[in-house]
Amino acid sequence: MHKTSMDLNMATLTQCAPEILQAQSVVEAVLALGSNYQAEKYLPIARESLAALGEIRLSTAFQNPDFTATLEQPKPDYTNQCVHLVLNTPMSLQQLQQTFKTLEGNCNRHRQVEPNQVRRVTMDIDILMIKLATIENSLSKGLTSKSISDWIVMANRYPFKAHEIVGIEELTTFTD
Ligand SMILES: Nc1ncnc2c1ncn2[C@@H]1O[C@H](COP(=O)(O)OP(=O)(O)OP(=O)(O)O)[C@@H](O)[C@H]1O
Ligand SMILES: Nc1nc2c(c(=O)[nH]1)N=C(CO)CN2
Repeated sequence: MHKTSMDLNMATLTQCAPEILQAQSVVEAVLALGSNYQAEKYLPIARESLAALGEIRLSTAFQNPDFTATLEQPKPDYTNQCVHLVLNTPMSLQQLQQTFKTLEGNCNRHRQVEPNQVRRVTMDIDILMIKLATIENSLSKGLTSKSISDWIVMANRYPFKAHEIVGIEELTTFTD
């Protein structure tokens, strides 16, 4: 059995606000998919669209209670799945966010809801962590082993939710 790792070292994780990363070139991302409406239909559509952008690896999809549900306001369960995406073509974080918004739209997601109405989320794609392209300069060219940029955690998604941690851990180490 061979163990491979996604190269995630919790000790070296850097947190960063997405606003200041908008123009940065992203090469890899860990995503959290969530659906509380017809997940069996929309998760495969989202996975297929993501696979067209690059190489993907998937965590197990789990059904979880909505973490915003209360006894007074019950809400439908979510099905969640994490995805490790290595992009075929690097793109800016801004482009990536726009791309995922379009994919959510392709999954028939509508954002307008009546007040107090429980949201039907056909597909939510959240970026949990990204890896940036390393810029080769005269200093890095001289290095024998090129340093690979570490994972950057989206500060607005941190701390991760329990279901996200399960997915990330599954993607971090896997056997083949
Ligand atoms: N880490 C991130 N992942 C995905 N989108 C992000 C992230 N950080 C900022 N954004 C921006 O936030 C917006 C997400 O809007 P969206 O309507 O999906 O929010 P929401 O679904 O209501 O929030 P949540 O996903 O927290 O429930 C997008 O415009 C996107 O550009
Ligand atoms: N279990 C779970 N609960 C949620 C989720 C989600 O993805 N999973 N997403 C929400 C809004 O985006 C609200 N609540």
